[in-house]
Amino acid sequence: MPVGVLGNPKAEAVLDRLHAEADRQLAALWLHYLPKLPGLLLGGGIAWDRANTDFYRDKYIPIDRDQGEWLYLLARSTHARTIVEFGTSFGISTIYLAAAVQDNGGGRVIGTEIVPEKVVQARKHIAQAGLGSSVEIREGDALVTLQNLNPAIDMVLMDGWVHLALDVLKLLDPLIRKGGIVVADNVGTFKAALRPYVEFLRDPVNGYRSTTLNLKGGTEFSVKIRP
Ligand SMILES: C[S@@+](CC[C@H](N)C(=O)[O-])C[C@H]1O[C@@H](n2cnc3c(N)ncnc32)[C@H](O)[C@@H]1O
Repeated sequence: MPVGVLGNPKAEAVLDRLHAEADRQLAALWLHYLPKLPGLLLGGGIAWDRANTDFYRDKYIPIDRDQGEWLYLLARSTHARTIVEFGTSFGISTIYLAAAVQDNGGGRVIGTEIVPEKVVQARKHIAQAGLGSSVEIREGDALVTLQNLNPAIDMVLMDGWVHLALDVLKLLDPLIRKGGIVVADNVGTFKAALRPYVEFLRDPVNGYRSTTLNLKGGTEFSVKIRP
């Protein structure tokens, strides 16, 4: 009998439901992005527009299933026990990461989300997946909520508003262990807004090696190579 990548039917059932709910929002997202499509097709990506924040308040905008399964396997292969997530939304990515932490023998995913209603829903979904004891969701602005973390961070998922990615990385950088991993979603879609983030990771003085993977059109995968 085949099993899912997570080998966790309870978590996978919740993920199936949440991904389906997210998929139902795709038409609204496409309509929203339609005027920005020429920039995307010309390779420049979609410009980040802070005024859009209200539109996204009830939107899942999650990582894709293949990204989630890859993140789960990545966390398993590196025995990640401490994972930090910028941008929890309704908890989809958190569930993939927490399943890995639990299967690695225990630890913690520290997620952060600025929209209070999303925090309530994310906690509910994570509990339904049976992963509540491996997750702490911090409500508020990541630049504040992620200030008092302890080293060493094994893995980071950057999936909050893109114009903050570099600031969040600089906040977490001193706590990320040598060999630690940083993954950022959307570097293809929001190319210009994430350029400073990618440039920071590609500059050898900052101590990372980094490449863009063709997952969801551009997922930045970075490894810290110095303590
Ligand atoms: C793309 S969604 C995250 C999707 C989630 N990682 C998943 O795969 O299900 C980005 C989320 O980041 C949150 N966010 C944006 N700015 C934030 C900030 N400064 N601090 C914390 N969360 C923030 C948004 O409210 C939104 O829910």
